[in-house]
Amino acid sequence: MMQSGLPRPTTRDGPSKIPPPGRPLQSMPPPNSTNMMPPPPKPAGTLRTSRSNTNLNNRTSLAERAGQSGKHTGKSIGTPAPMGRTPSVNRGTANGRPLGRSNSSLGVRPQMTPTPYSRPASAQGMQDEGEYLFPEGGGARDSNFGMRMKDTSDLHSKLAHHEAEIRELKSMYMESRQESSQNKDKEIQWETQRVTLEARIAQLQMELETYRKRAAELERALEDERRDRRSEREDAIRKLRDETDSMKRQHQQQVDSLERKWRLEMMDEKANRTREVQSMQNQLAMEKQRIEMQMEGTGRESRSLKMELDAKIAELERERAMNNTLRDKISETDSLSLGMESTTRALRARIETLENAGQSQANDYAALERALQEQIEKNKITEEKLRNEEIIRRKLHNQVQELKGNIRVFCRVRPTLGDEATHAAEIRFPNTDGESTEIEFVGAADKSALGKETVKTHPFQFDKVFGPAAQNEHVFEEISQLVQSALDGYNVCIFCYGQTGSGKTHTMSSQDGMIPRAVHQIYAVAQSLKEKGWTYRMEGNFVEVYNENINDLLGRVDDLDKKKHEIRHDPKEQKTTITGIETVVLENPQQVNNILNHAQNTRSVAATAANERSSRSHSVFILKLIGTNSVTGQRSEGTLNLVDLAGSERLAHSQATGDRLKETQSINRSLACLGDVIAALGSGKEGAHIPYRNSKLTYLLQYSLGGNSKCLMFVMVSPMQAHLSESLTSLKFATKVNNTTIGTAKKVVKA
Ligand SMILES: Nc1ncnc2c1ncn2[C@@H]1O[C@H](COP(=O)(O)OP(=O)(O)OP(=O)(O)O)[C@@H](O)[C@H]1O
Repeated sequence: MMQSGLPRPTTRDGPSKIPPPGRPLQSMPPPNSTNMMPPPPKPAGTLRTSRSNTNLNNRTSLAERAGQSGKHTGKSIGTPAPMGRTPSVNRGTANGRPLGRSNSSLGVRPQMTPTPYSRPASAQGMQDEGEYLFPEGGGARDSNFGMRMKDTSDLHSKLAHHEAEIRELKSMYMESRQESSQNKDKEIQWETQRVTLEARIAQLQMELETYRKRAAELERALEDERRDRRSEREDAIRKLRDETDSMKRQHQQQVDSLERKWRLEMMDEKANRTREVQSMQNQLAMEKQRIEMQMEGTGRESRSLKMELDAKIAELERERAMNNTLRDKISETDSLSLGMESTTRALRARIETLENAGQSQANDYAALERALQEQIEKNKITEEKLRNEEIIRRKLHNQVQELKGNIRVFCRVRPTLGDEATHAAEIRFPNTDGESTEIEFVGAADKSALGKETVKTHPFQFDKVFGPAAQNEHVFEEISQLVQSALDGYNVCIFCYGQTGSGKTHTMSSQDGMIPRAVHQIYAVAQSLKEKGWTYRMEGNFVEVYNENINDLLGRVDDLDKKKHEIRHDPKEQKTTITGIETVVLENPQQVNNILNHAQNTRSVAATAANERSSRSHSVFILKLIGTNSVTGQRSEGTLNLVDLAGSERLAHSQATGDRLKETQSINRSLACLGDVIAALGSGKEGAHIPYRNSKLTYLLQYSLGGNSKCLMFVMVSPMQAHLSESLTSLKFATKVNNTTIGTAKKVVKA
């Protein structure tokens, strides 16, 4: 049978005070006043058995252990002694069955092995921190803190011991239950003990709970305290750091000031040393100078003595040389005087010769001067002759022009362009061997009633006929005589007449047309006439006549068809002016290209898609040539008019309507007026009315058409079969003009 014992309350004055004999006591925390429990009521008759005594002894031993351990409070914390004997639930059975109920049925924790209790790490840490922050201890706060620490550790040790006691009681209880099963009689007693024990356990658990709460409170307080300590410590560290920094700064300042001071001292020292060295150098230099001067004085003395000696020697030498020279000179002078006498004689002879030559040269000069005067006289006569010849040339030139007719007509057939060749009309040039003056258009074949086929030809004759191969260069050769007439002071008019596309603009104002070529020739001739005393001023105008209005092609584009220009005639001076137009003084022949480009640009801006402006208006390039002769005082004013007429399509053929019809009517009217004027001029009647006023064009050209002018008309012909009808009309008109003889032209020359 196993020993078992009943637990007893751990009161000081209870039976638990009696220690069991021969049983070692283990450390137990002493019960304090709070966990004092009244002794449980003693169950009657149950404690008399030896086993009961043993149990009682065991209990006493437990109480004593608790009392002993109380003496070691705070020293055995964390190492609670193991229980003296671990009660086993399997130790004994009354009737082969396990004794008592299971632990769980009693509400006791099933863990039977006591767990060693350790003080919380936080409590240990606080102690360490306290030692670190307050190594010397002391102060009311520190003592409070220590007390609290002590209380905490006491509580923890008490808790540990209570837990151990509870575990032991539970174990004893279990043993008791086992034993009670063996003894039914003891059951009541055991039951009573059990109740008592359970009450005790409950009480102890309550105490335990109270301790736990207290321990938690204390831990919280400790945690607060630790936080406060930490912040104090951080403050202290910060303060220490600030102090250290400030000390460092002070130290640095001291170091800096010491360094500055040391540097200044060093600099002073260095300056003193430099001064000393300088003064020593000066002394040295002075000493050196003094020694050098002494040496120099000595050297100078010896040098002057040597120089004196040398001078004496040189003087001696010189005197010796002089004696020799004098001796030589005396002999030389003797021979020279002999030579001079002979030279004087020769010179006298030469002077006589030169005097004779000068006389003959003077005679020559006089003869030359006479010859020069004779030559100048001859030159004057020659120049006079030249001028007279120039006058004669002009007269002859004019007579030639008059003989040729003051109005001449040239015909020009343009070449076929691109694929036009296949649709060309048949044109013949019968007399190409000599002067080409004839042209023949072959018409369509006609069948007579008898079936005979006849081909009608249309022959024409003009002053000159240019075939398709003729270039502008060849054409200009023929008209350059008229340009010369303009320079000689005549009014000249060159027209280009023909249907649209027949080559009028190509002939007149293309890059190598009549206008640029005429200007170049005028410049060249004016240049050559300079030696005959003539200087020329050239003024250019470029206008168009469109719908019987005058437009300035050298003016602003915006003014076209808006600005009104009037034609003014001065009958006395036989001069024509147009109001409000630009006049360009041509300084060089290149300027003419600018004029042509400007006019071309103005006309293309004014053109519309349906209306090619250049075809629908007459353009007139007017070049005034004012010449003065500085020798003879003569003055001449000629005007060269280069006129590109509008297309001469017949109204019916053009099928024009609206504005185009108006344009065409206007063009035809003005061309008809031109024909009328030429016809009237050709009638030869003195004082006959010439209808210049009937159109703007004829009115503008009044002084260039008529007795005082020379006129050339180009009739331009298209080579196309389709244009045959128009071509014939143009050629017929030109023939009429060609048959007209205008009276003798008079040049405008004023004395
Ligand atoms: N002799 C020629 N050699 C080569 N091409 C020519 C010749 N004559 C005229 N042409 C060409 O024929 C075309 C028509 O000529 P141009 O414009 O001079 O005719 P136009 O009679 O002035 O016409 P418009 O009345 O419309 O102004 C142009 O392309 C031009 O270069």
